[in-house]
Amino acid sequence: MITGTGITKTFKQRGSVLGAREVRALREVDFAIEPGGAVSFIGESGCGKTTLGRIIAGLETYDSGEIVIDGVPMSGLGHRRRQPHFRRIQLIHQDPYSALNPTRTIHQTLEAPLALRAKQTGRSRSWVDARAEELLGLVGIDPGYVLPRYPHQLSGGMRQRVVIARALTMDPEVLVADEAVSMIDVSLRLGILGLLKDLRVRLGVGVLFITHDIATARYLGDDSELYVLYRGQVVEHGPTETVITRPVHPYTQSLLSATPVLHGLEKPGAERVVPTEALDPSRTDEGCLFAPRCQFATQLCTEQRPRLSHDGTTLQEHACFHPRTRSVIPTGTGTETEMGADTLADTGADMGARG
Ligand SMILES: Nc1ncnc2c1ncn2[C@@H]1O[C@H](COP(=O)(O)OP(=O)(O)OP(=O)(O)O)[C@@H](O)[C@H]1O
Repeated sequence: MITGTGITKTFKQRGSVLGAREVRALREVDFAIEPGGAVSFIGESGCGKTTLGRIIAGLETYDSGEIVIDGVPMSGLGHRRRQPHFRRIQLIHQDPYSALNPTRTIHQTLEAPLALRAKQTGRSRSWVDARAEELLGLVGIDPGYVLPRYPHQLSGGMRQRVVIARALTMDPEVLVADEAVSMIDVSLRLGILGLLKDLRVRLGVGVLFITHDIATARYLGDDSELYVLYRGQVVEHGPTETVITRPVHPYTQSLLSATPVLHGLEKPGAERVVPTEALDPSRTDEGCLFAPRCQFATQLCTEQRPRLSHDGTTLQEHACFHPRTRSVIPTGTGTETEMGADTLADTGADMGARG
C-alpha cells in the first residue's frame, strides 16, 4: 500500500521580469493506493498532476508531507535506501517516442533492467531472455517480431506496450501512467487502457492514472477512486463512478460540463456549470482557490479555504463550503458524428478550461 499525507511542493520559476516567482504545484495532497488498486488524478493543465506522479515514483522531491510505501516512511531514508522502495513504483511516460532509447533494440532495452534484476535475485542469464519474451507476451506483442527491432520501426501503440513491459521488469507494485494514452493514435488508446486493466487483474499491479480526460479515468474500472486536483489541491475525491455521476464540487461539475458526448447520449435536464473567469496569473491565494471562477461563490469562499473532508451527506470527500449534487453529464455538443467503440476513449474533453 502506498500513501501520501500532506504532500506539498513549491517550484521557484526564474526568468520573469518580476524576478523569481513561486508556484505552489501541490498543496497538502493526501492519497492512498491499495495493493492492486486503481486511482486516477484528473485536472486541467498545470494543476500539478505530473509533479505528483513524479513524486510518487521517487523522481521529484517534495517540501513537506510523507510518503509511506508498504509501511515504510520515505522521509527518514537517504537516497540510496529509498531507491528499492521507489523501484516498486514505475512511471510510464506519456511519450513512448522519447521514453525509449532510439539507438537500442527492444532486446537491449529490456535486457539492461532484467540483467540487474537477475543479479539482485540470483537468477541466471537464460532467465533474462525468457523473462523478456514473457513480458512482451504479457503486454500483447510478439517477441519474435519486436525484440530485434529499434523503436522507430514500431507503431506508437507497440512502443507504449514496450514501455509498459520495461516498467514490468522491476516487478512493480504500482504503475504510474502519466497521460499514457494521450500521444497515441485514437484507435489504439482503448487497447492500452484495456492492457492496464488486464495487468491489474493478471498481475495484481496497482494503477495510478494521471489524465486530463475524464473519459479515460472512468474506463479504469468500477472499483477505482478518483481525485480531482485544482491548482495543486484535491477538491473532490471518492469512488470514480460517484464523483462522475454525482459530483458535488463546482470545479468537478465544470470539468464534466465541458465533456463532449456522443450524439444521442445527452442526459435530459442536465445542468451546465461553467467557470465564470479565466485563470489570472496574478490570481490570489486567499480563500477557496476556485472561488474567482465559481458561479456559486459567496463571501465566505473568498475569505476562507475549505479543506477536503466528508460532510456525511455524500460518499465522496469535497473541499467546498456550498456542495450540491448536480447532474451535469453530459450536456452534449450537438455533434452529429457517429463514432465507433474504438474512439470512445477519446471523447473526453480537453478539460483545460483556462478561458
Ligand atoms: N521543474 C519545474 N520548475 C518550475 N516550475 C515547474 C516545474 N515543474 C512544474 N512546474 C510548475 O508547477 C505547476 C504544476 O505543473 P505540472 O506539470 O505538475 O502540472 P500538470 O497538471 O501535469 O500539467 P500538464 O497537464 O500541462 O502537464 C505548473 O505551474 C508548472 O509550470
